Amino acid sequence: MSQQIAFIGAGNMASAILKGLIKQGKPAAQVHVSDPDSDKLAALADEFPGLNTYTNNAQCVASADAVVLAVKPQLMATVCEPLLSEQPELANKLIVSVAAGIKVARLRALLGNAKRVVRTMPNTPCLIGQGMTGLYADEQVSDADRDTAAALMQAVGKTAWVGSEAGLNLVIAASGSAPAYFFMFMEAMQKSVEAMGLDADTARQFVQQAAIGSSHLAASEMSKSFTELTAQVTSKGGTTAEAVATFKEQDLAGLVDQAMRACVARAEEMEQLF
Ligand SMILES: NC(=O)C1=CN([C@@H]2O[C@H](COP(=O)(O)OP(=O)(O)OC[C@H]3O[C@@H](n4cnc5c(N)ncnc54)[C@H](O)[C@@H]3O)[C@@H](O)[C@H]2O)C=CC1
Ligand SMILES: O=C(O)[C@@H]1CCC=N1
Repeated sequence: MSQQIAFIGAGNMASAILKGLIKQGKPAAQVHVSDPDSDKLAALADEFPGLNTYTNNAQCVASADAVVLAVKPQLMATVCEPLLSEQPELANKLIVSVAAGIKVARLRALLGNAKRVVRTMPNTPCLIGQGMTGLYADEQVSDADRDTAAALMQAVGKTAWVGSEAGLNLVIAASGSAPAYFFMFMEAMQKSVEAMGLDADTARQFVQQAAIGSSHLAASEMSKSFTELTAQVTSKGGTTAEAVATFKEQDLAGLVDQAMRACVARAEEMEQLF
C-alpha cells in the first residue's frame, strides 16, 4: 500500500491504526494526521519521525488518497462541512469512518455525495494489535477500495465484513463496546476477592490472567461452544457450580442481553441525531 493516508483526529482509534500501519512497515512520511491538540501531534511525531502532522484538517487531507475519519460522532458534521468546502476533492477520495452511529448515507451527504465510503467499527484492543474490526460498504464501493480499507484495519488486528449496515450496530454491541463489559466484569471480580481478603495487586494479576487464559483457550478450541467450555470448568458438586448457579439465578444472560440491546438502541439513536 503506497497510498498517502490521512487521519482526521489523533485520538485513541486513529493513533492505534496509524501506529499499526507504521509498525507494519508503512513509511511515516506517507501518513498524515490532524488534531487541534498539538501535544498529541507532538507525541506522535516524536514516536514516528517523518510523520506529517497538522492542526488544520484541510491541509492534512490535501495529498491523501484515503482519509480516515476518527473524530467523535457528535463532531462529524462540524468537521466534515468546512473540510469539504476547503477541499472539494475530498468527495473523490476513499473515506474510511470509524465513527459509531453515522450511516454511509449521512457521511455521503456531509462529503459532497462521496461514493467511496467505508464504515468500520474497531475496538480498543487495536491499541496493541489485537483488535477486531467490522467493516461495511455498499455496492457503490469498489473491490479495490474495500481491500484498502480492510488492509488499513488489518494493521491493528482481525477484520470481518458485515453484509448490512444494521449489522454494524450489532458489531458495536458485540465488539466495539465489548472491552468495557469485560473490564467491568474483571473489576467486579477483583473487588470481590479484595473484599474477601486478597491484596489488590494479587487480585488483579489472577483475574487478568484468568481472562487472558480463558480467551486464548476459547480461541484455540473453536469447535467447543462457550457452554461446553463452561462445563469443562464446572465439577459436579464443586465450587464453579455454585458460582454458575448464582449467575443463573440472577439472570446474568438477561442482564447482558439488556445491556447489548441498550448499546444497539443508542447506536440507532445516534444515527438519527448526528
Ligand atoms: N474508543 C473506542 O473504543 C472506539 C471508538 N470508535 C469511534 O472512534 C471515533 C474516535 O473515538 P476515540 O478515538 O475513542 O476518541 P478520542 O477522543 O480519543 O479521539 C478523537 C480525537 O479527535 C480530535 N478532534 C476534536 N476535534 C477535532 C477536529 N475539529 N478536527 C480534528 N480532530 C479533532 C480530538 O482532539 C481527539 O484527539 C469515534 O467516532 C468513536 O465512535 C470506534 C470504535 C471503538
Ligand atoms: O462508546 C462509543 O460510542 C464508542 C463506539 C464503540 C466504543 N466506543
